[in-house]
Amino acid sequence: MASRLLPEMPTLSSLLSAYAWLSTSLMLFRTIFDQLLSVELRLYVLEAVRSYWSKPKSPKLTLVFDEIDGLTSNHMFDAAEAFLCSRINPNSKRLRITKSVNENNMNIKFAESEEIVESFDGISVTWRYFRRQPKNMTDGDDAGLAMSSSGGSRGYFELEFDKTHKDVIINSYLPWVIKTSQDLQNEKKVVKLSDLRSSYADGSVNLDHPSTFDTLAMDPTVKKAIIDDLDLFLRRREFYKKVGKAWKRGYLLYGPPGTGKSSLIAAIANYLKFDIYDLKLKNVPGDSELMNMMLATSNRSIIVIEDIDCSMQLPDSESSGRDHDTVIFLAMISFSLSGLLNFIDGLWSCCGNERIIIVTTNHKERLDPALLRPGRMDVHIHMSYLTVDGFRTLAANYLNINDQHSRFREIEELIIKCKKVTPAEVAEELMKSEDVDVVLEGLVKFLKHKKMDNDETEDEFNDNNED
Ligand SMILES: Nc1ncnc2c1ncn2[C@@H]1O[C@H](COP(=O)(O)OP(=O)(O)OP(=O)(O)O)[C@@H](O)[C@H]1O
Repeated sequence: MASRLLPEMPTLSSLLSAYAWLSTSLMLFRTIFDQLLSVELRLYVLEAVRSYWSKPKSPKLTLVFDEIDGLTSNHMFDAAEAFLCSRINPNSKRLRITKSVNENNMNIKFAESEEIVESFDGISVTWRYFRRQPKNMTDGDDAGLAMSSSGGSRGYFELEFDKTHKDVIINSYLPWVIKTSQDLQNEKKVVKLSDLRSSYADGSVNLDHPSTFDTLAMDPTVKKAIIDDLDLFLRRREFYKKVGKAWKRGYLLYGPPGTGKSSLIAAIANYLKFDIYDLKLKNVPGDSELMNMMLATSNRSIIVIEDIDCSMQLPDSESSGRDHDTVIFLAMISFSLSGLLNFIDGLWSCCGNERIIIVTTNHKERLDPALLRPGRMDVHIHMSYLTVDGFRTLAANYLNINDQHSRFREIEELIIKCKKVTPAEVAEELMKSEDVDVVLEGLVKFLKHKKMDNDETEDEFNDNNED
């Protein structure tokens, strides 16, 4: 029983016969090597074998990414940290957990004595994380300025790979690490809303507007065209450079109140993860102040001028007969249309990249054509009254009804007959109860009333015109 558990041992005779076979083979190889190869060739082979063994095997190169570079943080360290968060091995034994007050979620990070090995284009690279006391701390000196909160020690990453791949790692792998980290940070980014009312962005709050392209009730083809246009804009950094244009795009959103202009702005910001700067022209004392505000905004942002026709008295394109009050008002403000246009597409517009300017109005016809031309407002989007498709989107969002309901046909007919019912009005009705049948009953009543009101207004309008 015990002997069955022991591994089989080679016998003495089998060992002797293996030895005899090996020495015979070596002698045969030596004879062939000596007799068949010329002296030069033998020397060459011997030299090649010697240099192969004497050469150090694939020397390694280690790149170090310090958390702090001088007195500032090292962007490469941040990029590596964000990148490695996405590479954390499920078998890791130690992880760091961080969270700042403003963050909603915890960050799970790579900890000391952990190692991540990954392959890039067939090249194996190893990442390690360490911490060290800064020199001036160990010397008993004052800790200096840019110190991390963990008792003064600073982190750093090491990246190790075969030295022969140095160029690929520096020219391809590291740029890819930076790009991947930017994409990851972008996904987690919380969109901010700032009120631009002085030379500096005056504090900001998180934009918690839940509007997305999925929740927007609007014509699906228009929606798709907007998304495609935004995607194209983002992809075209090199194109804008090549044609010598500032990398920015202007959108004009026009339509009646309550058709979703503000919701569309929030949806665009949430889609692009761009911060929003709300520019209230009424609060801008003059052109130079406007330029200062512009300088305070960051790249990858949306500058919004809502209700531009109410914000400032733009010179009316058909205003030969401008009234006395308007003339006085125009004389009083130093802020001018040319200032605004310079801000949108003049030299000042180039002091930032990846900018979107969105202007909204309820009355497109009141705006000066100079403001509307391509290059200033590149895309004009009409936010229309509610359509049947739009109602389906609202019903799915508010009531969780994704297919047919017995009342839909009646409601859709009423929406078509009403002509002028806004998504905001219907959204309001859909929130009135948790009971779907009660809500739809109420909506039918509301639409019937609305239709009667609209018909009466139309009749009055026709009567007045006939008179
Ligand atoms: N197209 C839409 N899709 C989904 N919800 C909408 C839409 N339009 C309006 N709403 C709802 O109505 C509310 C008001 O709409 P919103 O402020 O976006 O309209 P607006 O066109 O900007 O109005 P205003 O011109 O008065 O500023 C939104 O919070 C949203 O709930």
